[in-house]
Amino acid sequence: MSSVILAMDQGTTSSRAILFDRAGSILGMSQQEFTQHFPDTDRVEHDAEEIWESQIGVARRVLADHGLTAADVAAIGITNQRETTLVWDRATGQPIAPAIVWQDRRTAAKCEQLRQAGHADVVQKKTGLLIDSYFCATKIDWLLENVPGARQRAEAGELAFGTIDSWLIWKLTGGRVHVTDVTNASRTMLMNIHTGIWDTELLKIFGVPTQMLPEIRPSSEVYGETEPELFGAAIKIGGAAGDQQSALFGQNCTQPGMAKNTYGTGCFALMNIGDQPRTSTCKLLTTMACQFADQPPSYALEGSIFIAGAIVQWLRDGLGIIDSADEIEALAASVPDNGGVYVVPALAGLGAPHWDAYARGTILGLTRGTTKAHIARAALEGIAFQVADVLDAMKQDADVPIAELRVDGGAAANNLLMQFQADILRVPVIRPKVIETTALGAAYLAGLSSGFWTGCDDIADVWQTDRVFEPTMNADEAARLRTRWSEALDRSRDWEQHGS
Ligand SMILES: Nc1ncnc2c1ncn2[C@@H]1O[C@H](COP(=O)(O)OP(=O)(O)O)[C@@H](O)[C@H]1O
Ligand SMILES: O=P(O)(O)OC[C@H](O)CO
Repeated sequence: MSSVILAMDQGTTSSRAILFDRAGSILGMSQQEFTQHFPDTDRVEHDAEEIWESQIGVARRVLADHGLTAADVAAIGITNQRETTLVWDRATGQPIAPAIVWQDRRTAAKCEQLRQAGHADVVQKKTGLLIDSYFCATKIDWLLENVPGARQRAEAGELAFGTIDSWLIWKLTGGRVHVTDVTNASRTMLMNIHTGIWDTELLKIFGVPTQMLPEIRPSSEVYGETEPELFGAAIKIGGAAGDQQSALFGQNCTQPGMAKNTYGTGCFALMNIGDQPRTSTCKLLTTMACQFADQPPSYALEGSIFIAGAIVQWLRDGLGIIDSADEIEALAASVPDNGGVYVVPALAGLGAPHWDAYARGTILGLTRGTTKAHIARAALEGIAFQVADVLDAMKQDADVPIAELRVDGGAAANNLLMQFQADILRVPVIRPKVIETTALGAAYLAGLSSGFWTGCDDIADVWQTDRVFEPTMNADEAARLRTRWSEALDRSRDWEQHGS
């Protein structure tokens, strides 16, 4: 009998393969970083073949390391960096160009034109998204415009578009299956989130031929089987979801009002809002949550923050005041408070809910008494303040209180950051035992469709608390700090000269 689920977690900087047993515990993990290409200041690209090689490599390695074969794997679940856009030739399987990564801003001017042409409202109503180069639509258009002959070939049905889930499923099935799951489709800016299908009006606005699109499927469903030679025998592919929606599910946030925040390079806060999409009035995104076959869709509000753990990397690599990310906690804890210092981590502008591409990183309140410890502490606080701003917007949009925040991601290991987050949010912050919730979500999706787990009750038992951070700071002090943060944020805004 199969004993494990194999989760493939294809992230922005690395590919990981994680084995989960029936108790939802991690049996083993293999990880490989891959190359980031920055061909220009506003461009970020990945080599799709390198993504594939690294992903299949870690999957094979983790099985071999544990003496397991294909017969031991009940199903594969896929979770992926979202929005990263790839177009390949259906006949040869060759990408026509490098994948354009979600962080790539080459289509910013095109997005500005589309907003000026008055498309913002219809796009937000249909997709829940704000027109931005973050999403796939303008990236596909860019490829069709800039790769010679691509538009004609796409119109002739010779080319396929996919996000990374589609690409991996295509490769795993030897080019037999061209699908995407609904959570990934909801990040393309081409799917109508009310109907769950590609939208003709949007395809026209963005100039994307329907012939190149994958079929949209639920997140938990058997899409097909792997080519036998990849693992020695075929394995079912039992589900896929974008990494943030996968983490929402992995955190068991299955009821409206339940929210999670992932503290990685950036932060992605998502809140389940149930079966009705809501258009945000606070500049949040409305997105699809994981969907099961034969069940109605459910939705989430999302706030994407571009720089979070990355500010810690900058303190390490840019300023050299720490040698490794985990050193920041002890340094920050060596002072009792921020000493009046505020760090606004707007190194790449501000994402939700402020959306200011021209904001820049700012350090305020320096005195002769300021030390690197104050800056370290203020940097961690800057992460938490941004998350609090997003959660305030969520409460307002969804009109429900947030009872607790579930957390994951690399920087969630930082106890000082988690305590400060609870203090300023005024709600408990809960860190689960399995911090790899993104992969766990994908494992759940595949485990449920393949019968490895029988129902959501099984998986509710799997989720367990590691630590709860209760708010302990006095409420007046928390309010005072947030007011000062807002003032610091105002000073960071609109700094970069427009057009530069
Ligand atoms: N103890 C820590 N305190 C604060 N930040 C940390 C800590 N450990 C890791 N980080 C930050 O977390 C990020 C890595 O988290 P991870 O979830 O692996 O990110 P991603 O999936 O975006 O690559 C890095 O930006 C790193 O600086
Ligand atoms: O790969 P990550 O963890 O940085 O996540 C990237 C997000 O999916 C982008 O929307």
